[in-house]
Amino acid sequence: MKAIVFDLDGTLIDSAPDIRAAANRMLATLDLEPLDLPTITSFIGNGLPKLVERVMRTRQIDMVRHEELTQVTLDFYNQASTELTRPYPNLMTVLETLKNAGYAMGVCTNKPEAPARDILRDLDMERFFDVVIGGDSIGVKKPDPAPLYRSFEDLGATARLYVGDSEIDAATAHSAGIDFALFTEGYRKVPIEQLPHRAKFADFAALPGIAADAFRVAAE
Ligand SMILES: O=C(O)COP(=O)(O)O
Ligand SMILES: [Mg+2]
Repeated sequence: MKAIVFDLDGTLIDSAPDIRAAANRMLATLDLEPLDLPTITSFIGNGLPKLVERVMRTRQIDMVRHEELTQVTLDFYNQASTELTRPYPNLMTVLETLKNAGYAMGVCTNKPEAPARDILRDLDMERFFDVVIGGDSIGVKKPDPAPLYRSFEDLGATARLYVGDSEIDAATAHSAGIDFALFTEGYRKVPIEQLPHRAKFADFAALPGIAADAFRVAAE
């Protein structure tokens, strides 16, 4: 089975505005000033607990409150995770194309699994993905390769391609020894050249060609 696994935040969806709203609602409960979108976006990638820790540092909040404030932020996020969140251009038609081409597809994200599944359902993407592994699903997060291995294993993959937007995704794929396609329009913090990748694309319309090429080479 040829399988493609996707990262979620900054890859399938531009989710930073709703993550920002949840973090700012948490700050508002403490009468603290909100953070702007670029700042919040730069905090995305290592999962929600890490994002909340980074937010707390900007406002000198005592880390003894980390667990509590992570839960507060998650509660706000669960209430409104698709108000402002949108799929990237051309994604939906390309997912349809890939599904029809017979690829098995899954999601491997550091976002907690419950909101990840809510978002996929709300944006009518759930039907494309047979597997969803979140940051809290198996006890470890990317860049540990275990969630990625598990995603492909659960899909019954014999040939594998991972698609993501960040240095964390590139590092995960690299240490897992899995081909990586970099979506360049997400939340990456370092130049493209610094990230190991087999292919890169700025428009999802390019992905079916990249996948066909990656799996053809793998089969040779
Ligand atoms: O939740 C995060 O921090 C990042 O999520 P991602 O792995 O889907 O990019
Ligand atoms: Mg991402």
